[in-house]
Amino acid sequence: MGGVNKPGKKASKRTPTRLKNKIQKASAAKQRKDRKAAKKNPEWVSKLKKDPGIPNMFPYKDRLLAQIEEDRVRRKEEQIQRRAAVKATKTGEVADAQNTAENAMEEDDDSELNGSDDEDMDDEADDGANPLAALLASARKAAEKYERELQSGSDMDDDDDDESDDEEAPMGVIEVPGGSSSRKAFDKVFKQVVDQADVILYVLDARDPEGTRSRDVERSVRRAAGGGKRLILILNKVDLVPPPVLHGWLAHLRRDFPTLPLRASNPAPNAHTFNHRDMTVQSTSGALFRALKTFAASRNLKRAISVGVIGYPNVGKSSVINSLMSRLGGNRHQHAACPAGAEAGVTTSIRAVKIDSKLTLLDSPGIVFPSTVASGSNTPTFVAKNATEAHAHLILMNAVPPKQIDDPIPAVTLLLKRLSASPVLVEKMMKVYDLPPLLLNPENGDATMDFLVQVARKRGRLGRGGVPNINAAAMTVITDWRDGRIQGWADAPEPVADCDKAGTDEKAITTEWAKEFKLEGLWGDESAAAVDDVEMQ
Ligand SMILES: Nc1nc2c(ncn2[C@@H]2O[C@H](COP(=O)(O)OP(=O)(O)OP(=O)(O)O)[C@@H](O)[C@H]2O)c(=O)[nH]1
Repeated sequence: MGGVNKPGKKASKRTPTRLKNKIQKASAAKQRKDRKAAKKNPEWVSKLKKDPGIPNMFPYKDRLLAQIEEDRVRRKEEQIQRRAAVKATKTGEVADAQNTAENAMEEDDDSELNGSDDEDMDDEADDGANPLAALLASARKAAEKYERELQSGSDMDDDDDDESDDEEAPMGVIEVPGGSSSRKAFDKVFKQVVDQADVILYVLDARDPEGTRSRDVERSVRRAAGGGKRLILILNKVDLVPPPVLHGWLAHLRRDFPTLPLRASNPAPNAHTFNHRDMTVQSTSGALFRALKTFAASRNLKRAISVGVIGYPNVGKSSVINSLMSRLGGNRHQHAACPAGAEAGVTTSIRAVKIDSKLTLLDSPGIVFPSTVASGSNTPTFVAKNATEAHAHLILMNAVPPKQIDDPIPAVTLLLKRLSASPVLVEKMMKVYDLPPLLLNPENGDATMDFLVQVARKRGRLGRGGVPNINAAAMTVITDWRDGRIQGWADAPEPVADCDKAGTDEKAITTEWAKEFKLEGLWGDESAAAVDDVEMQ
């Protein structure tokens, strides 16, 4: 190459040794580099099972997995039937369709065992060689057991000795985030709070009071201790709903139980709040505190009255306790207040705090878990169509800690679906992200991806090369929903329509109990009538 040929002599076609060595060296270096990259590259992991996104804390994860698996098998069978039908139509051998389907199924099984099907990793191989088959079998068993328990309604009450006591088993339909052990722990705290308390504050989220309420819980409290316990509904986070909505709910709930509006804590930064005249954290918690003191004084017992707080995850139970404790003045700092947090599942154990000789506060709230299961005795406001929607519902109820949300997208779909019932709320949500109007399809929520791509761009949730990170955008939306930056609420049922539904029992309860707490004249009616509908932010 670089040599100088003698005049008249042809240049050699032989590759010079120097170039040969250079090529060999480059090739070896490339191979080394590829080997190194292959070691680092986790592509081989992608053959592993994709987690369907159900948190370990979720109750009956097994049951959901079994449902998912059933869906998968059904879908696969349908696909095979379809393929067979197409094949049969093409060849005109309709009679052979069945055989073709069977063959296709066998082929499919083979390909899965060979690892050629990424999506469906586990197959219910009869040979037992596949460990996932055993897992599925156990999931099915667990699901069947759950169904049986559901029928008998005995699963929440069985942590102690009274399994046979049907009266005391109202919680059979309540689903609890957490495996069976954590569920038992939560149930135990809940039961302790109800057992020990004379007065139970049942905290509801003002944005969706019926959605965060369980009639079974109310019945069980009313029945407990021969009807000697008192239950007050606390309508918390009133700052997140407009005054007319609050007014409607107060009127509605008071048909069943005495109800007090509350702002237990200040809103999260940038939350959209409404100005309810005189309803500050200080004043509302002061009213509640005075009501409890009045009740304690009226009972004139030798012992102190115990006050317990119960409610769904994230409705503000710990904040209610903290707001009451903050009234202890000097004593407050002697007690580490209840941990409160935007994430669900912050509270786990029980503690009693003496406020004075007449009043004790149980500072560990009892968590009531939302149900997505339709049942005779408990009528949830939302019945999920499938496991994905059930999980999405729990996410929107803030019952799933963010770290355990594997797939936030269905929750955004559900949120858009719900908000789409009110064009005003959709418009407000679009303003939060400064997005142009979005065409929502209330039927299938197929605007989700469009919406999330836009949110990702606006909020800088972008991956490599500026690709919108849809999951991160969805988590942003869920957090904004939880913290009240996205507005949304349920309206109270029309007063005229079910005005007479409250039985005489309920009316008597509300009147009598309200007297004991001297609730007449406290907020609600007058202030709600006089509130100015001014949005603060
Ligand atoms: N805007 C507003 N936010 C509130 C109010 N009360 C509580 N919050 C917020 O709601 C979130 C949940 O409050 P917590 O008191 O931890 O709720 P919890 O029911 O004890 O939650 P768990 O322990 O998960 O069951 C927190 O971010 C609070 O700041 C309120 O009156 N208004």
